[in-house]
Amino acid sequence: MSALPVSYVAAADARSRLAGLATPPGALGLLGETAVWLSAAQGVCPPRPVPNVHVAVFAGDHGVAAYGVTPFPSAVTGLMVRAFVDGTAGVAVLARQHGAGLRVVDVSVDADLDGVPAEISASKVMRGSGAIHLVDAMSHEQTDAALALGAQVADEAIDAGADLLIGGDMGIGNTTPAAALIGASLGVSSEQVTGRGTGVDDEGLRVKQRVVANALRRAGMRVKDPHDRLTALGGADFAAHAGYLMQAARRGVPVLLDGVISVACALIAEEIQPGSVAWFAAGHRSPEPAQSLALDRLGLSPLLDLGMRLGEGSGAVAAVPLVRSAVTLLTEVALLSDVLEP
Ligand SMILES: O=C(O)c1ccc[n+]([C@@H]2O[C@H](COP(=O)([O-])O)[C@@H](O)[C@H]2O)c1
Ligand SMILES: Cc1cc2nc[nH]c2cc1C
Repeated sequence: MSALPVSYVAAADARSRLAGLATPPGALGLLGETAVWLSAAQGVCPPRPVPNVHVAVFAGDHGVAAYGVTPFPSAVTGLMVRAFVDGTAGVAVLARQHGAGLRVVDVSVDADLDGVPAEISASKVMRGSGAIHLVDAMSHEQTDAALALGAQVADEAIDAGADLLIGGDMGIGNTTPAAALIGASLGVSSEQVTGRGTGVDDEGLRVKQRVVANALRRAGMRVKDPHDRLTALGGADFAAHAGYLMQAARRGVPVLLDGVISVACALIAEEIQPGSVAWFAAGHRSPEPAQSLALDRLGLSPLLDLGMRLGEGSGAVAAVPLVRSAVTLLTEVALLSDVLEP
């Protein structure tokens, strides 16, 4: 399967309309570029509004969390799943404000999620993924099952009418596999890709850098293949997230990327399925250094840079009003020719 091509005709129309607006050239900055991107994705200029935004949060635990890479215990992952369901987690609040649909998927949470609707865990791939500096995150079969689960989640959202998808993440410890995946994808060192995540102190950062370095060393040359990389260094939640992104690109639905986990998955998606990145825009910049490195590699500029490091898809949801402004601007701003010769 491959990514659908975006419409270069619609992109060219949008670029020419943007250049003809009653604004100085380039004055709309990234808002203008976002309108061109959406035109290319939708195959129409000006782009249609995006009323039906859908967020899927892929939740999973990571064995590495027990090795000093995060200040929080893995039990928080399952507790936060409840907060997504209750509508009180950060992304749930933002999604409600902006009229986005929200779904949480238990891909690989350690805990039994008593008291949450059974469908959230119905397709669970595994309990927590392996501690990546010691063992593979999962088996190839689990990677395949998770990729398929993510594709199914995208299909269900698209079949229900979603016109813009967002992938979110919840998983204590998951900034460690995200850093390892991006380090392996880009061939850069653990020092360059490792950040503080939820807020490790200096000693925690050193531990985390060592864990990422050991994971990269352990996986060795296998990381050259993106599927093997997910299996060795990622986790079932990452594979599901990557499968979701790839399916969006196959179905031709645009995606707003979030923080370091989402962008790590986007790198993998583009490698497994070249052309996917044309369907992606970057919602925000995370303070995690790996996210900026990965965005550079993908050629994406983030809409927001607020220092947000919540994950959950929250940075992307915060950028939804800007995507909507981009549509409205390219649709409603007058053409300079009409202003000069009324
Ligand atoms: O999105 C990001 O860039 C981001 C940066 C730092 C932390 N997070 C969130 O915090 C959790 C992982 O942080 P940590 O320190 O446990 O690896 C996970 O649930 C993420 O959603 C997310
Ligand atoms: C409370 C909490 C909420 C989160 N949301 C995403 N990652 C998180 C990590 C913690 C610790």
